[in-house]
Amino acid sequence: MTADGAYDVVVLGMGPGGEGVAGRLAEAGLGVAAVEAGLIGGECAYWGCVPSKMMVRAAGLLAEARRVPGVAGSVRVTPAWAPVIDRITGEGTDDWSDADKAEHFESAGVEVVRGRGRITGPREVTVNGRRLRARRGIVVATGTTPAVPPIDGLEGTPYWTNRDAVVARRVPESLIVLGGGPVGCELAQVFARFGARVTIVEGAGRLLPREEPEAGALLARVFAGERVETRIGVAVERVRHDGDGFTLTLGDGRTLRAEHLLVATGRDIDLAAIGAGNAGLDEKARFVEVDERMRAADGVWAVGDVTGRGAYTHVAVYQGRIAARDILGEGGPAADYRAVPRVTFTDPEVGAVGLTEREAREAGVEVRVGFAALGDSARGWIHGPGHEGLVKLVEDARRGVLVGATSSGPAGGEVLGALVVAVQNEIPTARLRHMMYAYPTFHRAVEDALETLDHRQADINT
Ligand SMILES: Cc1cc2nc3c(=O)[nH]c(=O)nc-3n(C[C@H](O)[C@H](O)[C@H](O)COP(=O)(O)OP(=O)(O)OC[C@H]3O[C@@H](n4cnc5c(N)ncnc54)[C@H](O)[C@@H]3O)c2cc1C
Ligand SMILES: NC(=O)c1ccc[n+]([C@@H]2O[C@H](COP(=O)([O-])OP(=O)(O)OC[C@H]3O[C@@H](n4cnc5c(N)ncnc54)[C@H](O)[C@@H]3O)[C@@H](O)[C@H]2O)c1
Repeated sequence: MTADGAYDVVVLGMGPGGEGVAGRLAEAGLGVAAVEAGLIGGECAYWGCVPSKMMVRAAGLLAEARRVPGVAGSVRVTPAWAPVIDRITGEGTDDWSDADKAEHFESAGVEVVRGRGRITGPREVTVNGRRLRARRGIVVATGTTPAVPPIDGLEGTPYWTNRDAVVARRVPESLIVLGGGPVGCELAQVFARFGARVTIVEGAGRLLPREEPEAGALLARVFAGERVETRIGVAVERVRHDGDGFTLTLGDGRTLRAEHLLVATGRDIDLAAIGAGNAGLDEKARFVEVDERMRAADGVWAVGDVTGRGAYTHVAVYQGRIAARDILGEGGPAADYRAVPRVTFTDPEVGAVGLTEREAREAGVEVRVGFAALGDSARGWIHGPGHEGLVKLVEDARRGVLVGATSSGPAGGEVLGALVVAVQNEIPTARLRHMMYAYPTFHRAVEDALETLDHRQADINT
């Protein structure tokens, strides 16, 4: 706190976005109050990335063990859920305690204020009746909450969101997953690999509808092989819960029944609840609109999911660094979203960067696509079971640079790294062609896909 009883900056919300800003500003000597209603670390650390990826890792080990027959002998696989939850509870989340993080921030000079904050005026946040004034301004980093669709009968039933799924003490016998986005796909595969009978119901025309159609089709194929049922392009009209389980009535008149229902249909942001209007922001907007320095209004910056520029931890952290630099008057590069990477941690992983083919066409780009199936590559063939995957490249043919790419496979997220560098730095595809790709890696499929750039015209309606 400064001498006049005010802070320099009040950070509202301490997920990955808020944490980064608060830490950097305190390190630079500013007086920072960090307001957190839940746990420092936010959704990612306690109910999102970290626990879900621990589940994914465990499920992946089971899947690999099941691939041993025919390749390396035999193993007996007996899944057990207890070690997964024990690891999440202990190593993963410290039993959902952020005491260490709070201590870390306090010792770095940040004042941690517990409670739900509300913006009550320009440069003012009120928490439990206490008014915190911010001389330079407020950083809004309040993230999202699970979106629950208004389906007849759903409200009031004991459905799960991601928050319940990552604390489940046992694997249900059967599970319906509503929503085939990243949360739905990752968790559906996890629970199926641990023995649940899983059905995904996705309203749009394919799984992962924001990604390339080939990626969604690939996942649907792999899921079918793992006995994960997918109902695509179908609406849910009614939900009933009778004590033993859920019954869903679908738009086509069929019914589905399962012990549990996981709602994974996206995320909500409630700007009115944080008093955004009192800082000059539009409370009815879907997101907080920010410029390339994360400025939202006079004395207001926003970072992370709340800005709607990609609900990923790395986006929140990236924006947090830019906001901190701006507040400190340090300048530096502005935000650039041409190469936002995203990875869905299914098996195969689905990594993607930049524009999809359809997005590029809609943006008026003269598109050429390149494509390679991982199974056809030397490494895919050597790898054997579990080699499903693909590389798809989207080239701006006029400029001869990639504007988007998808890499799916056992290491799809890792292979993506090279493609992110290419898209971000507009490396000419001619140069990408004239370089070496180690044999026999999965990333050699990028070279194969580059070779098809001239020849293949994908059907954008696939
Ligand atoms: C199941 C799941 C898996 C995910 N996996 C990945 C992944 O693998 N990789 C990836 O990059 N992203 C992943 N994400 C997305 C990632 O979790 C988010 O993008 C990230 O947490 C956003 O950070 P944030 O700081 O914007 O918000 P959050 O993490 O949501 O943090 C916001 C914080 O603000 C606090 N808050 C809200 N309102 C107030 C208030 N009024 N007063 C005080 N505090 C308040 C909240 O309590 C919370 O702690 C996943 C998400 C989910 C749900
Ligand atoms: N690996 C990762 O980086 C990772 C993992 C999980 C989540 N996330 C982030 O978290 C955010 C939330 O993930 P998500 O999967 O919940 O949201 P999402 O918006 O990406 O996907 C939700 C899905 O639910 C479908 N849907 C919506 N309403 C429906 C309904 N009534 N019936 C059937 N289907 C319906 C949508 O068509 C969509 O496919 C995402 O934006 C993602 O960026 C990232």
